[in-house]
Amino acid sequence: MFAGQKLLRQTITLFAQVRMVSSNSSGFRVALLQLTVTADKSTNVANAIKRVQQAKLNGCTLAILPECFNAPYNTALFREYSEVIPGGDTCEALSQAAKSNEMYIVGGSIPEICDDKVYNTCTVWDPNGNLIAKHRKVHLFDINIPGGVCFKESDALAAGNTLNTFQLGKFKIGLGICYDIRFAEMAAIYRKQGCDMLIYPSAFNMTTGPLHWSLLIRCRAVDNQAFVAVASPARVTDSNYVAWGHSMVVDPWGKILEEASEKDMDLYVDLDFGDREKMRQQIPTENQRRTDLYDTIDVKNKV
Ligand SMILES: NC(=O)CC(=O)C(=O)O
Repeated sequence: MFAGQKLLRQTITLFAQVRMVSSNSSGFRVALLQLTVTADKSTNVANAIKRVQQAKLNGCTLAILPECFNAPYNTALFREYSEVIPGGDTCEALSQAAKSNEMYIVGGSIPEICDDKVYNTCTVWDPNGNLIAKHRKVHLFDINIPGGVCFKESDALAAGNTLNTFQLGKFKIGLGICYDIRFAEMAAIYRKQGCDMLIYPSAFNMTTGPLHWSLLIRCRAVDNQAFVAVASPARVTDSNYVAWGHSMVVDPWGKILEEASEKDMDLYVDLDFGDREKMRQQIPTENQRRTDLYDTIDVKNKV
């Protein structure tokens, strides 16, 4: 075979693979990987890659990892565990895993170092192993409950300054990280930008988890008539920051499609976006805003 023919065949094969996972149908299967995060970065990354492979074997197109999946969620340790994006070891492993499994990966979040500042950053990889989106946590998580959870991300991290989306086939997906979910305006902007789904790698705790976790996830789904997927680390009771677990996928009606327990486990969930369109027609809130009575978000200035 001539070199030119070989190249053409490789290009066609590659195109077919990407089309297959991008899918033209009304949905895809998503995996939420609720991993146990340890103090050992290479163990965490190796575990994540193994779980991505399992998700592939279970027919998933997209795998979502939790917030801070490669390092303990600890303000004192972010800088020590940080790496450059792209190019660091974690990104290399995620890129390879996306390529070898021909999957999209929302790489939870990792501590990122850039110009001596540290960010809490989510990366998104396409089935060719390309970095197609990057979201730096926009709202930093500060909580001070006397005698309870005290955590101040704003002392250790710099905040991101952009909202970020990516395209999975014909579906548009908006990105946030954990605390970002509390800010309804951000999700509303994504809705106005045409997002069908919102994804938040997260790590709520034993105070906010029981009261706010499913409430916020379901609210963002109903407010925006969009699917919402939120992946948490598994609960480790003797760690510095005890994660709530309960990774979850909610549909545009606010119905919980699947919810994990607090344990180390994965969810595989089929999403049918045809239902989202039906719901948007049945309850047309988007066209019924009373802009004569209240201000709405000026999306043009925020994109
Ligand atoms: N981890 C977070 O950013 C947020 C959180 O735990 C909460 O809002 O509760």
